[in-house]
Amino acid sequence: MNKKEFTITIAGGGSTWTPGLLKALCKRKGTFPLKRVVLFDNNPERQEVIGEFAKVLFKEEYPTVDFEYTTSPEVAFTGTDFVFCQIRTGGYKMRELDEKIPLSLGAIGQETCGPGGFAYGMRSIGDMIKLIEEVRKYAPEAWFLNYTNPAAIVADALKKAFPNDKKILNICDQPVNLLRSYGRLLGMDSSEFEPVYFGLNHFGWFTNIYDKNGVDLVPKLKDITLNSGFKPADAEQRDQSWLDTYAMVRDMLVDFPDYMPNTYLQYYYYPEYKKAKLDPEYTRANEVMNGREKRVFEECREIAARGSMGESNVVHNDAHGEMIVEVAESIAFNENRIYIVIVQNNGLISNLDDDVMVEVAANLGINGPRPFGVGKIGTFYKGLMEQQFAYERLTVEAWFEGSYAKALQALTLNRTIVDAKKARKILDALIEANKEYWPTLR
Ligand SMILES: NC(=O)c1ccc[n+]([C@@H]2O[C@H](COP(=O)([O-])OP(=O)(O)OC[C@H]3O[C@@H](n4cnc5c(N)ncnc54)[C@H](O)[C@@H]3O)[C@@H](O)[C@H]2O)c1
Ligand SMILES: O=P(O)(O)OC[C@H]1O[C@H](O[C@H]2[C@H](O)[C@@H](O)[C@@H](O)O[C@@H]2CO)[C@H](O)[C@@H](O)[C@@H]1O
Ligand SMILES: [Mn+2]
Repeated sequence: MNKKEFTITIAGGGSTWTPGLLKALCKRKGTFPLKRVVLFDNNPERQEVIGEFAKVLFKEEYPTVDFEYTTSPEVAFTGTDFVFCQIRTGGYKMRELDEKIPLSLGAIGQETCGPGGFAYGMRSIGDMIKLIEEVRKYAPEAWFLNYTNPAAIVADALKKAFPNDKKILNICDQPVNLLRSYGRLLGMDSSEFEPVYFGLNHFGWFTNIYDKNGVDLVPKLKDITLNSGFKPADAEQRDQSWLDTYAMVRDMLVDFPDYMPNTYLQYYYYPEYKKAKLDPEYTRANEVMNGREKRVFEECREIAARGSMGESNVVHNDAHGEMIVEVAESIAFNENRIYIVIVQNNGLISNLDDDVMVEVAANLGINGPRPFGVGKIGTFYKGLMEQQFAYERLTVEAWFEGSYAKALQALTLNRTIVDAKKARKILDALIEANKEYWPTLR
């Protein structure tokens, strides 16, 4: 029997990640057959460049796909089976401010952590809610796979706005990327690993990673990391700032040797040290605008003008695109593969509140995630997670209630700030910079 053919819509079609994602869709045509692919974006110029590239890609690699790009929600979402969501409200220009404003006031400047993540979250929530309302108007049954950041805050806000929607799944690629990195260090295929993981998004730990014979690989990974350091699976393609980030895994293991940490924990364990290492005049946003964004758009323009793919270096498969497509495939065909996803706790971590949005491993099938329980976690991890989740929840409440008081509480609780006077200064500066995007805080 022929497999069903699916329709995919990519919201944020003009994203720098879209070419890699489209390439992954082409690569998996044998296992995940597609009828139609649509790009949707609210920036027509940006999307046109990627859309014209996609026409060439599909003509060469997947000619049976009916492809189009649009700014119309009706065209984008009617009849779709999966929405892959990767929007960035405010673009890289606002990411740059998220990173630079806190740094100028003595705190970490980062896309998803600390005050930068707070500012980005306060911009993302409104657009995400509007987008899902549009999706549900035209595609009530579609799966909505979200990886728009900051995923922790977005996930909590979406749970509040759409409490009964069982087809919204929030997911991050960093755990998969770490698993691939472990695979490279061990000389093994990471797709065979069975991970045990707990935490919040960009704030978690691998406690065990079993191979197919049930052997836990974490002790060996710790040894290798402590003796020889740590680097990403795709180290050759990484900018220096990411290599520095991965190298910090060794420092984290020296101080807290229980588990393999998510790279983002470096900002919370070492806020002073990391702040001193970041250049307030040239942050990751500058590196991306001058690097990935430039390369992707230049190459897409060249391919569209030439009308053929040729030798394409930039538009390659990466962990990110492949993971999203494999996740959709696992849902579509009820394959129940294991992914690390963001879900409501509901007892998974037994000594944490039920309504915390945690990140844990789950089987992923046609009815969504069936997450694995983790049991009781240690006091250090519980303390860190509760403080961080309180910050995330207060951020969401600040947005819904337009509350300055809650915003100030959120930033004061964040480990990258701590001091309430510093939190107030940063908040006031971020309010000024985000006038166009945030609700009014009173
Ligand atoms: N969770 C993860 O693991 C993960 C990994 C990679 C990227 N991301 C996220 O994916 C998103 C895209 O990242 P990027 O670096 O490619 O950014 P980008 O700015 O290149 O792409 C975002 C696109 O979204 C569009 N957009 C913005 N608001 C929109 C709206 N309301 N409706 C429709 N389109 C809209 C923009 O015009 C832009 O083309 C970001 O949120 C990023 O944080 C998440
Ligand atoms: O600074 P950026 O824009 O390069 O990346 C920010 C994102 O970083 C993580 O994603 C990694 C991903 O894990 C890896 O597989 C590969 O595709 O690169 C990405 C970026 O380096 C993170 O998980 C995302 O949430 C961030 O948006
Ligand atoms: Mn992520």
